[in-house]
Parts: sequence; C-alpha cells; structure tokens
Amino acid sequence: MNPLPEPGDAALLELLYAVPVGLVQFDEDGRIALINSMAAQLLLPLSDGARLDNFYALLDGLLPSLRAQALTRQSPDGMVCDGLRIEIEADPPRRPQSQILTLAIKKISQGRLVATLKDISAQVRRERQLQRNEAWSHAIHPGTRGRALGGIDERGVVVDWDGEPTTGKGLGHGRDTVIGRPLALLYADGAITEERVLDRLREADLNGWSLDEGWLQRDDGSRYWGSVLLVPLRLHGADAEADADPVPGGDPAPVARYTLVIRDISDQRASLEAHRRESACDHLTGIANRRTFFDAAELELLRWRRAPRPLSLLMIDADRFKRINDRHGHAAGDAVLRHLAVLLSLTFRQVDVAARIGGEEFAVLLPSTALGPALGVAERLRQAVADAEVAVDGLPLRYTVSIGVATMDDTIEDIGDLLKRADKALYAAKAAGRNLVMGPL
Ligand SMILES: Nc1nc2c(ncn2[C@@H]2O[C@H](COP(=O)(O)OP(=O)(O)OP(=O)(O)O)[C@@H](O)[C@H]2O)c(=O)[nH]1
Repeated sequence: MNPLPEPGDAALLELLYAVPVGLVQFDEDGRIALINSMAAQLLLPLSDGARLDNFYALLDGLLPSLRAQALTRQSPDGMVCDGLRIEIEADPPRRPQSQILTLAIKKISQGRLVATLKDISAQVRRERQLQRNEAWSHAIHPGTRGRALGGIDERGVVVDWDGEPTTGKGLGHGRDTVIGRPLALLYADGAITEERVLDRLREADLNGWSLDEGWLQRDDGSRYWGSVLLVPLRLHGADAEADADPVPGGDPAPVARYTLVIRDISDQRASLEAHRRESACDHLTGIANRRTFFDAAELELLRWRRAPRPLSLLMIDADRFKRINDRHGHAAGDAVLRHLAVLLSLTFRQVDVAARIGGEEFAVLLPSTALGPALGVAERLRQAVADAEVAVDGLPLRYTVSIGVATMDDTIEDIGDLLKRADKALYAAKAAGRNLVMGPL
C-alpha cells in the first residue's frame, strides 16, 4: 500500500475518491485527515448521524481494542491488521440486511495510518448460500453408506431416532441404545464436548442450520467419519400449543427441537480431507496452519462471549532451535518440527486446535479446559518431547520445548490478548532456563 498523497495533489486525490475501495487516512488518535467517498458510504451506518471525523470513535462499538492494537501491535512492515471482518447488524427499514466489511490498517509513517475497507456482504451471502445448499444436498443424498434421521432436544439429548431409513443401511445404533443419550456420546472419544454440542445448537438457531464432520462411533466401538447436520424445528399450530402447555401433573415428554441428520461419509473422507488439507494445513508438518488457528480461535472467543466457560491456550516453542539448524542442518530442523507436530497430534483431543503458527512456534487452543488441566497436559507434552529421540541420518537427536499457558477471563478482549499472555509465560519459561512449563504471571 503506497502512502496517500498530500491533500494538495488534486489529480491523484480525484482518483482515490473514485476507487471502489474505501480509503481512510488518520493519525494516531484516529483523527481523519482524508476519507474517500466509498469509505464514507461504508462508515456512515456507524456514525449515528455524527460527523465522520474520528476513525476509532466510529468503530469503537464493534472493535473497542483497535486503538490499542494500532499503538502496540504492528508487524515489521507496519500492518496493524489485515482481513479483519466487521459485521454491521441489519437495521430495517434503513438497512434490511447485515453488512460485512473487511478492514486492513497499515501505518505508513509516524502519525499516519491508512485503512482500506471493502464491502464483502454479497460474497459472504453467496458463500453461506452455497454452504447451505451443500449441507442440504449432503444430508439428503442417498450415498452408499449409512444414514440416520433423528431429533434432539435443547439439551443436546437424542429424543428420536430412525437409524435404518429406506436405504436399509443404519449407523450401527439401535433406537434403544441411542434415545436418551447426549449427542456428544455418538462421537468417538474426545471428538466433541457436550458444551460444543450446545454451541452448535446456538449456531443452528442463529443461522438456520449447523453442519460439521468428525469421527463418530458405532455401538460396537468401531469408528466412522460422519457428517452431522442440525436444523432447528420451528413448532407451529398444535405442536407449539402442546409444547407450551405440558400435561398437568406428568413429566412432559421430551420434545425434539432440532432435526438431526447423520451420514456415514467415510468413503468421501479421503477426497474431502485432501481438499481441506490443501488450504487449512501447514505444508511442512501437516497440522493446522496459522490461518486455521486464528479462524478457530475467533470462533471459540465468540462462543466464549455467548456462554463463558473454561478456555485455555498453550504457546509451544522449540528450545535453541537455531542451534539445531546450525549444527545438524535445516533438514534436521525440519524433522524436529515434524516430530513435534506428531507429538502434538498424539497428545491433544480432536476438539483441541493444535497449529504451527510460526517457524518453530506452535499454539494449541483447549476448549472446555481450565488452567489446572491445561498446565497438566502441557507438562505431559514437555515430558514426552524431552524423553523422545528424533532419528536424523540414522543418529538420535534430542530436543526440548518451552511452553507458556494462559486461560481466558473477562479482562481478555480478543485472541491477541490471550496470545500475548501465553507468550509472556513462554518467555518467562525461556528466561528461567527452558524445557519448562509456565502459567500466567
Ligand atoms: N529447519 C527450520 N528452521 C526454521 C523454520 N522456521 C524457522 N526456523 C529457524 O528457527 C530458528 C529460531 O531461532 P530463534 O528465534 O533465535 O530461537 P531459538 O534458537 O529457538 O532460541 P530460543 O527460542 O531462545 O530457545 C531460526 O534460526 C529460524 O531460521 C523451518 O521451517 N525449518
């Protein structure tokens, strides 16, 4: 991004006013020096009739930590943020639909920052529609394997089950073993938590549906890769009345609030997985990449805001990694990183998000995990690394890691804050001699 021209440069200014991207130049206090017409149009819904004179004030309701972030967090090339999504809620009749913008901010010189804003509402709506279509075709496509249709209540408990529909291929669960069981127990061990099921119900309420994939388990203990679609049931007429007025004196029968469609998609997993890996995984180690981590972390934080519950983060950094590269070569360093990624995959649950977020730096987000258990699992990982040997050119190589642990609380505003805390603990572990786990300071 080049610096914006001084307000005297008439021809260039004219061009800037005409570009279909919002551009705003402002100073460190947010005072706007220049704003083109597209930016003015995009920011107007946030101004509440006031003048568009301070950039941070306009975004304060949606991004309260933006000012602090601009002061404290910039990448070496001056980027404060890139691709940050802003959702402006619908406000009928003036704005019948919500509006989604992306924001990038770059500091271009002392006291001069430039923001670019793009309206991606149409694109996001198209993507959501496509996902929705895909979800539905997924759910109803006959396929070659098992499929089950059921109902679950607002606690995430299965209250209805038809596991052997017309295809005659069930999912290895009988009605009697499934009804009354929490949906989480149909998944393989560690694949989902009961809290995550409740999150999905809330997401289904908000979006009209929720679809995900994961390892599920049959009654005989064998696993299959399944897609699980949840759709809220809108109760009408007699059903709604019956539900509002349960039988006097008796326990009301559990009511299905969501339709549940489970499909065994084991045969599609290989191609779906290859596609997912391409965009979501780190090429060297095969675990989640930085982008996947931040997407997952934003979602977890959103869930935390809707329903606070334990959430912890580990930052893991290989010790004296430069020395490993220098002594044994870059290929040995790469082998160590791949080895560490394997240990991460073995140590954490499927519901945890383990990712390589930098050169020799890894992060793991642990939903539904308080500080004590997070410290415990971090210590287990540290020990497993310290005990292991990596074979490099037939010779055993040992290495260690330092780990910083942080946990979510209501003073934390965004994922950046949580990472900063875990980072602080990590640096304390390094300073205290390495091969250590440190919690919040
Ligand atoms: N082999 C390999 N090395 C990498 C990769 N990414 C980053 N590095 C190296 O990782 C090293 C990190 O070194 P430093 O940040 O100085 O840290 P350190 O040597 O691990 O020291 P401490 O963190 O203080 O224990 C640098 O030499 C990078 O070149 C990679 O993908 N493969």
